[in-house]
Amino acid sequence: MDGAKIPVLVFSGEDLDDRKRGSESRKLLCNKVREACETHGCFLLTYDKIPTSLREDMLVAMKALFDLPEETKSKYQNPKPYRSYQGKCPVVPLQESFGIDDTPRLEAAKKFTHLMWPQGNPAFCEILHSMSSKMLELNFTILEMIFESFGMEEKHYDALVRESTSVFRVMKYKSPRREDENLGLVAHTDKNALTVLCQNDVQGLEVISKEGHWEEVAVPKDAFVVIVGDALKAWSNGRLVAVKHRVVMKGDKERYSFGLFSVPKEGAIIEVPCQLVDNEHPLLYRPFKFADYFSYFVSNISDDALEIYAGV
Ligand SMILES: O=C(O)CCC(=O)C(=O)O
Ligand SMILES: [Fe+2]
Repeated sequence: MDGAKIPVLVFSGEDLDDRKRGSESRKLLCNKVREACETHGCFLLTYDKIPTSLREDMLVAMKALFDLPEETKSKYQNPKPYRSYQGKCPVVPLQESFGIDDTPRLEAAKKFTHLMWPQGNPAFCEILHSMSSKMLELNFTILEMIFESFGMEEKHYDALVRESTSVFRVMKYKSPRREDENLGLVAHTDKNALTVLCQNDVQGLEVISKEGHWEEVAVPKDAFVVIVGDALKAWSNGRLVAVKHRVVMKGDKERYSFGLFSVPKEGAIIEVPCQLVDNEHPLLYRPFKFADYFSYFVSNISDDALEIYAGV
């Protein structure tokens, strides 16, 4: 199997300075982001505003979370899909995960921490809150760069940025006992707008190429992986690719990853801006409520859910 040629972009604090909006270097960077999302549906990113020490703290904190007794972890139940604690799921037996809503809001981070550590664990709460806040900010920054590159005015930011909330997912993958049981996470596209992921030094992420081959993504140490989801693909009239990805485990080390998913809020409508429709790009998706699409997906899990639900 070949490694994927996923672009590696570098954001320095300076490029992101608001005063740089409209500058040539900022335009170039926004175009690189858009091109990566058009060609690959994902990119790798080094970003100096999230300290390496915080990433390391997060990985240590997650290990402590997954080391809690099964009965404590199972207390985290959330009626929304893909949130509750999942372990020993027959479809993904190597994976354990939590999906926590709105952790950049301190109260939400506190509530989750209290459920897991009723005696208190302020250090965990602080790391969870701080990391997810920084990753949400990065997520929105990337979305804004994409809009800027398409020449969109700010009003188009509504459904994907202003009316957006977030889910922070933390994941642990066991090493496989047998080579034919090495699937860590089944192939899928993310349904939300944009995902920013981070992992320990155990590789395993794979993306599908345009030709339909699975390719390993070699994530450099300290890099983030940015993935386009269905909501952003639909908004862009199909110009950005919601890349299919999966996790395949090898070797004898455990893999830990965490991701910040920006999710359009209940009621937010995804609508293709008229600037993205022309003769070469006929309208592909009708306006739809993101929450309705998500419910549709959950009850009719299919690779073509977006096309079936919102395709014109
Ligand atoms: O663990 C990873 O690197 C990928 C996780 C993922 O794709 C997801 O949670 O949607
Ligand atoms: Fe994913």
